[in-house]
Amino acid sequence: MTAVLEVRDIAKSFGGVHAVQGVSFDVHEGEILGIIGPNGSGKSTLFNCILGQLAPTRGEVRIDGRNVSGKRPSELNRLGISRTFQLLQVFPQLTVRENLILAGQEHKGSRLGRLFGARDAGLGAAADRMIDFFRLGHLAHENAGGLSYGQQKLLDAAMAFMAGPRLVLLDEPAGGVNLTMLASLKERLQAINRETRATFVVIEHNMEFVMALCSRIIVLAEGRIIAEGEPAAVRRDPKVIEAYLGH
Ligand SMILES: Nc1ncnc2c1ncn2[C@@H]1O[C@H](COP(=O)(O)OP(=O)(O)OP(=O)(O)O)[C@@H](O)[C@H]1O
Repeated sequence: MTAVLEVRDIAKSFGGVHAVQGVSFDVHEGEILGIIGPNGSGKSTLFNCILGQLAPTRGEVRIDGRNVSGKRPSELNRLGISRTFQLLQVFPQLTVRENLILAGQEHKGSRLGRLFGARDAGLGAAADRMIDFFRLGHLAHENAGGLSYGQQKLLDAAMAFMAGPRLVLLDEPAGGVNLTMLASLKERLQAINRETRATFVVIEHNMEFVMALCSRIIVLAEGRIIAEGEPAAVRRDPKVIEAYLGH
């Protein structure tokens, strides 16, 4: 199996705080990998190192076998890497469809196009496909700010897929989403994963959601991997239970 993403011995310290202390793993094509761990275990720092938002203290990140360490987020975008953020990135005063088009332009790196370009910048068809896929049709022309929080999270996820990414990093997609929307979010993410064979890495606090969504889980504690495997095995692992209870 091809490794789409290879993380090799990534470490990141902030002064005396060793947030990530030598983490290595591979993610294979089409896989949905979950990264969990107690608060402060280094998940966000690791994500930001992978995504070029933070420079790691040491280590290497490879995409499709190519070393991308030190590349900026915009360059990673062009290599087919997309992300969602913990906090919503939707523009409340724009419609659902406009938000999707904007996200597509962002991924293409055309900020000028974003300001001066044609209204749909050739991305209307792609936006409509995403609207259908994420079942947002009845909301397509509503302002995003008028949507429920769960619907906005669905839109946020849909925006990450506008450029047909090969690798998507999702930062707490389920955060603050109610139970009904959670089921639909999980189902849609699994469907788009099957359909596009895109590879996902997900950071998530909601244990039920991450266990149901992912095929494999990595558990971080104090900046190190303490367990890795199928969700059911990870859930039973005494080291994992202790890391959460001891926190
Ligand atoms: N910019 C920074 N400067 C100093 N310390 C930082 C910085 N970012 C993170 N840290 C520290 O690094 C450690 C790991 O933080 P990180 O946010 O990566 O953990 P996390 O697992 O994502 O936590 P959470 O689940 O609460 O989001 C923590 O001790 C945190 O205080």
